[in-house]
Amino acid sequence: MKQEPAAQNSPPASPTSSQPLSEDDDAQALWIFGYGSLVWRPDFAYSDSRVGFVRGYSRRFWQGDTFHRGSDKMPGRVVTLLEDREGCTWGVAYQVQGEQVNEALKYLNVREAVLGGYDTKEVTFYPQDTPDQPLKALAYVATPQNPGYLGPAPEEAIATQILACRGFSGHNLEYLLRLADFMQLCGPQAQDEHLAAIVDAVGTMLPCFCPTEQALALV
Ligand SMILES: N[C@@H](CCC(=O)N[C@@H](CS)C(=O)NCC(=O)O)C(=O)O
Repeated sequence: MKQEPAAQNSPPASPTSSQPLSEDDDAQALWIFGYGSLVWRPDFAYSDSRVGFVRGYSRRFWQGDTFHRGSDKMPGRVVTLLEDREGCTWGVAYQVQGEQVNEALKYLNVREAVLGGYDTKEVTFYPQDTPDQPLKALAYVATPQNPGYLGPAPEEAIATQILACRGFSGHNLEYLLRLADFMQLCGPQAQDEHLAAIVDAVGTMLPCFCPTEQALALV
């Protein structure tokens, strides 16, 4: 896998990273770990960000989504974290400080919890550049107890569902490909076999599913 220059590994520029912060902003500081749509569309103001990983979890397209990338009739599939002692999931941690903390939590509560069925969980995040200096971070995880949870399915079936679904945030295929693109930028040390198998299955099915120009119009 092509190693991108470090500069290209950085996630989207913070919309307000130059925002002056008061001296007590350190007192209120929080890291938020994103491993799905949050890696390319955080949509909240943050002060810093790091590419890195969490250990003990694997990412799985096992959460149904009837708002952002699907509908009630055709729920899409988005990712959650599965506890897995051998697992490692790459993503982006965003630091929010001062007023950013409440603003981010209020926004994510609606986007992730109310609309997405996710709960919050504390995880240990290892920055790619300083894995010996791990950070405590908040992650949004969809557990099997939430009503939208779909659970495991063959990667080919997940690919078929992703190809067929779209919601208010766009096509489910865009969600898959943007996440795959992020993982490509993380470099050869970042592997996600589940994600790669779904992307491969989509690539096999896409020509049969619709002609190229229609496929490009999906994303
Ligand atoms: N919690 C994960 C997954 C988040 C996620 O993908 N949530 C969906 C809610 S169902 C979302 O926000 N989708 C917005 C989009 O698809 O653009 C993360 O940290 O990235």
